[in-house]
Amino acid sequence: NDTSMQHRNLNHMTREERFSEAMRRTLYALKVLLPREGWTPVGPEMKYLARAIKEFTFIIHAGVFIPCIMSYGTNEQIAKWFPLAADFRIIGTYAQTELGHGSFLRGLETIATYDRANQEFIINCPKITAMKWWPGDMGKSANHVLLMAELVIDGKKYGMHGFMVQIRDLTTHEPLPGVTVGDIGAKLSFESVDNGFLYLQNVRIPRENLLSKLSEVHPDGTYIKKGNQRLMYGSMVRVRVNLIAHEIVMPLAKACTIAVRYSAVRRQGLINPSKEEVPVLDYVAQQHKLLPQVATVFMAHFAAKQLVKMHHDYSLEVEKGNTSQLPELHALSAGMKACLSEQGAAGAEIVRRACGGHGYSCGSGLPFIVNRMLATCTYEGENTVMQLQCARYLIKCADQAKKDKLTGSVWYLSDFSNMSCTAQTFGDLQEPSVLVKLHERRAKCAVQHAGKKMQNMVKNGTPAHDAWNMMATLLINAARAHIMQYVVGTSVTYISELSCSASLKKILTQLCALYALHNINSNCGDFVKFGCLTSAQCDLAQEAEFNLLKQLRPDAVGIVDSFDFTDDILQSCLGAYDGNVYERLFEWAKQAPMNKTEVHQDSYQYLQPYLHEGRDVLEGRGRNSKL
Ligand SMILES: CCCCCCCCCC/C=C\CCCCC/C=C/C(=O)SCCNC(=O)CCNC(=O)[C@H](O)C(C)(C)COP(=O)(O)OP(=O)(O)OC[C@H]1O[C@@H](n2cnc3c(N)ncnc32)[C@H](O)[C@@H]1OP(=O)(O)O
Ligand SMILES: Cc1cc2nc3c(=O)[nH]c(=O)nc-3n(C[C@H](O)[C@H](O)[C@H](O)COP(=O)(O)OP(=O)(O)OC[C@H]3O[C@@H](n4cnc5c(N)ncnc54)[C@H](O)[C@@H]3O)c2cc1C
Repeated sequence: NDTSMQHRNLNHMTREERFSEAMRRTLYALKVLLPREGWTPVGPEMKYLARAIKEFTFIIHAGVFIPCIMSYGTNEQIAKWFPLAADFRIIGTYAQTELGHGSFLRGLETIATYDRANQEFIINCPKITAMKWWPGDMGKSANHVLLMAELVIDGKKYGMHGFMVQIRDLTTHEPLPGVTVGDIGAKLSFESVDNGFLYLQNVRIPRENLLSKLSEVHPDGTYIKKGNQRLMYGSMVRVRVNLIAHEIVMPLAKACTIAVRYSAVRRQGLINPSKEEVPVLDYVAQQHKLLPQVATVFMAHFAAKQLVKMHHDYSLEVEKGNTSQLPELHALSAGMKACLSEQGAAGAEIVRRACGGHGYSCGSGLPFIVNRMLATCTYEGENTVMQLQCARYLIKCADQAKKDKLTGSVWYLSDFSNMSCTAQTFGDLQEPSVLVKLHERRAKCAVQHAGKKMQNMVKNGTPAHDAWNMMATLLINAARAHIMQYVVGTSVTYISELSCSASLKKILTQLCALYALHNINSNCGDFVKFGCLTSAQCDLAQEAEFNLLKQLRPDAVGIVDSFDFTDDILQSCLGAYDGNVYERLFEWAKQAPMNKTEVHQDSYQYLQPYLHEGRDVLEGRGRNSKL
């Protein structure tokens, strides 16, 4: 109810207005509304803030820069920089991606050369492709960057390391000497975020600014490794784990709230010619578009909770020096981020499109969500690259499964029990245990299929790297199958262990079955090809899905209401709680800047001569028509 927090209509603001309004609101929220003692920008409060603010600033500062200080800094460095960053007395970003490289980190070109005489690092972007490009909050907000650069000592390269680099004056906010920095311009979304470019030329930083938890450089230039260097990639794992809930589950939940509420209000056409127009939500085709996406919200939420727990447990182990869980966590987080962002972004577009013309209006609030979700398929690890990382781990595990009993998320690769499906009715296929087994079998077969294909190619003389490249599509499919079995399996377990009312558990079980069946029906080729289902059972799977749509239809609005988004955060004429769609759309349109005058003078000057000629002809004074 704090008017300082309420959103003005973002669509009727310029990009620069949105940039400064997001900063005002974010700082207001952090500085005024949150208890100052003890909170951190990566604490539990964030998920509540994220429900209250439509456009944040400082997501990278809070979601990446600060976690990196914790992950890569020594205790002294954390003690120095964390308090400043947590209180926004320094604003940072994570500067890794360059104009020429984003996915292939070993190709990054920014160099940090150690100057022994002065005990400093000299930072340089040797050519234009080395310029840092994309980091959020970097263009105009950040005064520090956590710069990922190639460490060079006496001409020898030591790989990518993290350096704290100040880029703007803390008094004037002007760029420091050797720093060229700015905004990269208009993007598909994130209008309020100043993704930036950063060109560094002979910028000197103290030796102490190398984040030295994992490695350090002594004053004489001696390089010391301290622990598993793979942890240098640890911040990306953490962000991939965190972003699922924040950037995939929550936006999809908002989109589903808007689309389901609108579909319950929008009447269009007849089902029974003798009856009145129906709410479009009564069309099974509409239910088939919307309800599986509602189910995805829940299943992705449950699976993300499990992944967050796994990351938390892993972090505790790393503190004890045990990094054995890292390979599985990397594979799972990379695969989950890629597959759920793919599903989520596609799902948001499906539900947007299900709202017809008004879904194409920014007044629906849906284009804002769809465009932002598209970014999740690219940032924090481009999806294809992440799926291949996941597949790399699966292929290794499949080989290991031939001799060892596997555990963890890949246990099913060493399950050689009979996994044939005996379902005779569509009810059998709504059973959670049957759905889990089907997904495990499909995933196991997909991984083995890709591995076998590559082995045969290598046996026939194809170099392993070429076999990998040629089978990439099968490997990506295997990664998707693995993640789907993980999401279905963890969701079934989570729901079964949930202490809640029987009626709620029934709905959640139905949603889980809908998610699994929608996935089966969308990929039935795999399920038949790998012998998981017969053609007749595929028909039953479709029947099972349609039956669940019918069962869930009466609760559809109640289910999305349970996401509990306020009208202010939805900013949607279609999804407002009162359902007054048409009055809201009309009011919203009238507020458009285009309508601040009845005649748009700038354009009228071009139209005027033609209009006056038309007037004269129609009033009998004008010359004959030119036609
Ligand atoms: C105040 C307001 C508050 C607002 C609210 C805050 C909310 C916060 C919550 C939301 C959080 C964030 C919001 C979204 C923000 C995101 C913004 C975007 C940021 C970015 O995009 S940062 C840049 C991201 N870039 C990447 O991800 C690059 C991807 N590329 C790579 O990771 C690597 O290049 C690679 C893995 C593709 C290849 O690396 P390479 O060294 O060549 O490795 P390989 O040869 O493939 O493999 C070598 C072995 O290393 C293993 N490996 C690889 N990566 C990892 C890893 N990350 N962890 C562990 N192990 C890894 C790999 O498996 C190989 O192992 P093996 O040899 O097989 O044993
Ligand atoms: C909104 C947004 C915010 C961002 N924020 C940040 C940030 O804060 N900090 C930061 O450092 N970066 C940030 N990034 C950059 C982001 O991390 C990179 O864009 C991302 O890692 C992809 O790298 P790239 O752009 O170089 O694409 P590329 O890697 O060049 O990918 C281009 C194409 O090549 C394909 N490809 C690449 N490698 C392979 C491979 N090995 N096998 C098969 N196909 C391959 C990809 O699948 C893709 O189709 C942001 C990007 C966006 C869009």
